[in-house]
Amino acid sequence: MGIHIPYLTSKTSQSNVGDAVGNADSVEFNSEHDSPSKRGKITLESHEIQRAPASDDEDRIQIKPVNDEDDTSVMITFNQSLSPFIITLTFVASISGFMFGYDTGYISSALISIGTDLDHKVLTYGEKEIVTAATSLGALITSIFAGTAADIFGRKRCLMGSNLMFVIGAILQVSAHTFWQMAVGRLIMGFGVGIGSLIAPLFISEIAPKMIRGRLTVINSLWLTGGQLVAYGCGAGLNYVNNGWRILVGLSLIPTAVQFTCLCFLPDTPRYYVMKGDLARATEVLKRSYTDTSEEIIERKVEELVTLNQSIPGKNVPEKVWNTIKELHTVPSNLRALIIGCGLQAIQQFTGWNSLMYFSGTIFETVGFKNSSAVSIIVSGTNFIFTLVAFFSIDKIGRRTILLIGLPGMTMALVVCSIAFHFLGIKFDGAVAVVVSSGFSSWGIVIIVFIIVFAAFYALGIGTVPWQQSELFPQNVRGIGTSYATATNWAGSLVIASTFLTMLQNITPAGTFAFFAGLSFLSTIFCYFCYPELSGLELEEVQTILKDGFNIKASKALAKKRKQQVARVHELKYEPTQEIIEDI
Ligand SMILES: O[C@H]1[C@H](O)[C@@H](O)[C@H](O)[C@@H](O)[C@H]1O
Repeated sequence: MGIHIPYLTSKTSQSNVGDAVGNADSVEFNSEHDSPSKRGKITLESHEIQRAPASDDEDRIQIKPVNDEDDTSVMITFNQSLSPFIITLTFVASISGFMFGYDTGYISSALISIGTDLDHKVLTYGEKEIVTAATSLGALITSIFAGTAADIFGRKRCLMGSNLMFVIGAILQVSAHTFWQMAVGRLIMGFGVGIGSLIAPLFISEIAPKMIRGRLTVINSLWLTGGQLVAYGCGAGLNYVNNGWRILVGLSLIPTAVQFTCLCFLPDTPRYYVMKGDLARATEVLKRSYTDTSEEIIERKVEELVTLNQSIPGKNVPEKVWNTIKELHTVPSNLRALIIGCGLQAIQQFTGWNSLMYFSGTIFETVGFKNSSAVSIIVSGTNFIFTLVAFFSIDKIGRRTILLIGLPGMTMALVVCSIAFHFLGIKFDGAVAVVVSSGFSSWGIVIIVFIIVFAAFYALGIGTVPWQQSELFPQNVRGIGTSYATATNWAGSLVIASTFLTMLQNITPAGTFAFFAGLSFLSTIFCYFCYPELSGLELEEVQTILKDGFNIKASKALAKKRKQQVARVHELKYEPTQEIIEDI
């Protein structure tokens, strides 16, 4: 008896997502190797398992996919358990998240303890702004090119390149005695941050099993917010140590070195190897990732990736890059992916989180907390804890749902803060905020509580979900698409950081918070109409959803069915691959 590779046959049309989803109602398992009791049909719609005798020509395992391209992915999914190899790859890649958080986080403490260590004088306000913004600027510059670089050189090599920039940047800063050396060090470190912020989530989403892809990508965000928390913690501890800021910067070399060393022994993603035509390595990585899956299924998965890897035409790299950009803008599903990816990153920055973190120090001082580092720890601690909540809910509850819980929550918290600011009364003396009413203020407490509430809703939704951006784009435009989205994030961060104080001065804190509340409200509407539910979908299925609209309803139905399929199979303890192996 020959080996039969289970695969999916479908006549489902890709052109109509509604139909496609409708056709996915029925999931059939038929196999000549099955025992009669196992032959049958699972009807998901009725939530009942129906066992019908198989006819002679129903001689193979079939699972109807949602689109023609998706030949093997459903079957692969059923065998996708989390192997130690995938966990290792995820943790090593997400060290980039830690460095993103640590390097953007330590600067506020460093600027306090730097004193007169640079040029023998206290840094002016403008110089402090330049040192802070240099990292965002550096990140913005490299994020524009990192996606293309990831396709040309590989995800892994790009991460290793970012390690080198972290090292050069950190050494320049640690040894800095002039303002300009410090600023250049921060800029080069920013180059590394930009690359890491794009590549790490891309890497993770390409190696993750789809049912937990969201969760694994959130690990990067957890490391990021954890990195910010550690930076504030170390900053508070080193505040009064002589040259403490140099130690603070020097500490960033440890995670960089760990990541670089680990990457020397780890491979790139199977999708990258397929892009390069190295199918042997792609197969090898998939085998190590899915240890309980048969070789035949792995081979079909590689075939599937090859089919989906329609390479972009072009004689040389610039021509290919140009054609990729064209493809990104002219293919409707890509354009929608771009609108969602860039839209979510812009929302993340323009709803004011980062500036709020900065300003919270002043607010807390008004109610008696004198240590602004401690304040930052409380706020960034909330950010970290609720990223953890997102970790547990992103695949179960779904990305769309947590966004639609988070954004209205943020709107409400910002409205309350705006009202409280109005009654607290803050005036400006130059660039320094002065609270009119001194001493213990109940409005001050309201502001503190609602800043924490804001942080919680932010971290749960918009702080985390935009970094799932890689799943929006098909393989051939994924690098460049995620570049656009990441660059939007850094551009937003730069704009907000450099206009926040001016806003506070010109439209008052109450006005500024009301402005952010208005943007959060508009963002809720954007997400309601434009952000489909993508949890549990294959990376390639996302394009089917975005083909002829944002297809919110169809996406929700498909995500639900994917969950039911997996739940059914788990319930049945039906392991198609295992059976094939037993039958051989
Ligand atoms: O997702 C992260 C996270 O929310 C950080 O706390 C924030 O500082 C970054 O700007 C953002 O990209």
